[in-house]
Amino acid sequence: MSLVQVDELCVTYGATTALSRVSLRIDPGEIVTIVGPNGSGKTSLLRAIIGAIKPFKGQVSHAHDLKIGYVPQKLHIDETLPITVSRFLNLQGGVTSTDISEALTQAGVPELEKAQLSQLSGGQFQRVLLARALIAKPDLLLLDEATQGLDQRGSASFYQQIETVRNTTGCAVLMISHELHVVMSASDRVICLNSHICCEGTPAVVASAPEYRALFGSGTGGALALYRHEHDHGHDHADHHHQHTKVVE
Ligand SMILES: Nc1ncnc2c1ncn2[C@@H]1O[C@H](COP(=O)(O)OP(=O)(O)OP(=O)(O)O)[C@@H](O)[C@H]1O
Repeated sequence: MSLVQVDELCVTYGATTALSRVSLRIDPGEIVTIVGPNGSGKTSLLRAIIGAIKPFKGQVSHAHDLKIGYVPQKLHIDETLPITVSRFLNLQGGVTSTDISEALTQAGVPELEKAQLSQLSGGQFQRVLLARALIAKPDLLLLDEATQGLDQRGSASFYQQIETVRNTTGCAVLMISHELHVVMSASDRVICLNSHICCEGTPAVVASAPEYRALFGSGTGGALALYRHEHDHGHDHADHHHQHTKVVE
């Protein structure tokens, strides 16, 4: 049974067609990445999946009692507001301190519980947002360009953490990224979107597909090279390898 099934989805804004006949499914425990140029409908797809926008045509169905955790691109907080990470994670109330430390551990930052939110680095802050999404123990984690503003090492290490989260909690992950070369080693499946689905498959298949290359240019050869490089060396020291791997983009 799929967690999410999207059938022939069309989304329009006035005369603009954002999504045209998009069909896909997300199964339990898989990591699916959506890549696509600006304006290709990636955010519209996520918003249709969480029910924030109504399809013009087609439909989105969820598994019964599906719990979704959402990690936004960014969250603007008032820097002058003195608030600790654990208080931030319990803003809505009803969250136990065990829930908080478990979520922070899953997000890879158990030491940040008492830290001031305004003093976190970009990468630490994104992990706190990840912890916030994990508190409800979601079946599906949605990430919308969650590493914007991080450098390539920061993004790579964040996506590695996502893979760890999937491995420890068993949740499925659907994420949007511009950076196929960074996310691909953490993805089981990649869907390339340009209003419609251009191509999909394993990261290696998508990176070498002519449809993908037509959208992202010939520099994507570097994506494939990096993907192979990482897989040759396993995931344990990906940070280290990212430092030494030249990405041709
Ligand atoms: N609220 C809206 N009103 C009108 N048009 C919209 C609205 N939201 C999105 N669009 C249009 O729909 C198309 C798809 O936008 P969407 O934000 O889904 O793409 P995206 O792939 O997420 O883009 P980006 O990578 O730039 O974030 C674009 O042409 C955009 O201008």
